[in-house]
Amino acid sequence: MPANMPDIAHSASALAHGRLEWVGMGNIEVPLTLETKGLAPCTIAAKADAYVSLDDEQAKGIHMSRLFLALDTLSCEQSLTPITLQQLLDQFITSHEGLSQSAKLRLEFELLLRRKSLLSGKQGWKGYPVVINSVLLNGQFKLELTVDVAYSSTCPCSAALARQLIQNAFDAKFKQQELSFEQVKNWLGSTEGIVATPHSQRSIAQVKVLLSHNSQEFDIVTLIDLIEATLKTPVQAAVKREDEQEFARLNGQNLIFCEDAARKLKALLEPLAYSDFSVRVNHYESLHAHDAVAMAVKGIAGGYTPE
Ligand SMILES: Nc1nc2c(ncn2[C@@H]2O[C@H](COP(=O)(O)OP(=O)(O)OP(=O)(O)O)[C@@H](O)[C@H]2O)c(=O)[nH]1
Repeated sequence: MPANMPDIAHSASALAHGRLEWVGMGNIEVPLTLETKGLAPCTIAAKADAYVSLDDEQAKGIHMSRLFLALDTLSCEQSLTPITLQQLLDQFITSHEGLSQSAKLRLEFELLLRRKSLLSGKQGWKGYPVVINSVLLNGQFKLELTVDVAYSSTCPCSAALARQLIQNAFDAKFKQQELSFEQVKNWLGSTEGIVATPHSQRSIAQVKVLLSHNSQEFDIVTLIDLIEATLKTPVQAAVKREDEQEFARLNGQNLIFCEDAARKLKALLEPLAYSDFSVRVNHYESLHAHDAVAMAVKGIAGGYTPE
C-alpha cells in the first residue's frame, strides 16, 4: 500500500461507538464455479452479500476490500462447495482480527438445468432460482439452501364446478334420448362437450433446507428433482403437442390446492436428512388478483418459523 495515503479506518475515530451485528457489502456481482452432485462444475452468475460482525466497539469500520478480494479468489481460483464456503468465511474473520468474530455470505443465482420434455424426447434449459446462505457465528458453521421450483396447479374446486357444468350441458342437450356410443364420443370431443375448464396457475414452491454443518458437497439437483416429482406438474422447457397433451393429463390427474402442495412437500422432506426445513407454496391465482399461500416447517425446537 502507498505510504502517503490516508487510512481512515485506522486513523479516524468512530462517530459513535458500539457493536454492529453485520457490516459489509450487498449485491456484489461475482461469477462462481459451482460444484453440485450429479452435475459437471458449471459457472453461475451470482449476486453476493458479504458481511462480518463489527465487535470492536471503538473501531471506525471494517475493511470492505478484504471481503471483496477473498470472494474474488473464490471466484477465480476455486470452486463453490460447502468446504470452500466455510474457508471463505474463516478468511473473512481472520482478515479482521480484533474487529470481527462472525461472518456471513448470501449467494443468489439461477441454476440452469437441462430438462427433458414429457414425451417427445426433446430437451431444453430451465432456470431455478437458488439462494445459499452461510454463516460462521461463534465458530459454528451454518449452511442453508433455498430453491424455487415453478409448477402448474389446477384448482380441485374449479374442476368439480366445471364437471358439473359439463353434466348440465349433457343433460340439456340429450335429456331423455337414447344415445349411441359414437354420439357420446363425438359430443365429448366437441367444444360443446367441454363447456367449462377449471382454472390453473403458475405456482412456486420455495423450499429452504438446513444442511449439516459438515456437508462435503451440495446436492441441489436431487432436491429440485424430488420437489418436481412430488408436485407432478413442473413447468416445462421444450414442449411439442404430445408433451402439451401429457401436461394437460398430469394437471387433470393432480388437482391441487396450495394446502395439498405444502403437505406433500412436508411429507417429502420429513424423512430426509435435512436438519430443518421450511416450505412456502405460492399459487399465483388466475381466479383472484391475490395469491393462495401455504407454509410449513419441520417444527423442531428453536428451528425455522414459517415465513
Ligand atoms: N468500512 C467502510 N469502508 C467503506 C465504506 N464506504 C466505502 N468504503 C471504502 O472501502 C475501501 C476499502 O477499505 P479497506 O478494505 O479498509 O481498504 P484498504 O485500507 O486499502 O485495505 P487494507 O490495507 O487491507 O485495510 C476504502 O476506501 C473505504 O473508504 C463504508 O461505509 N465503510
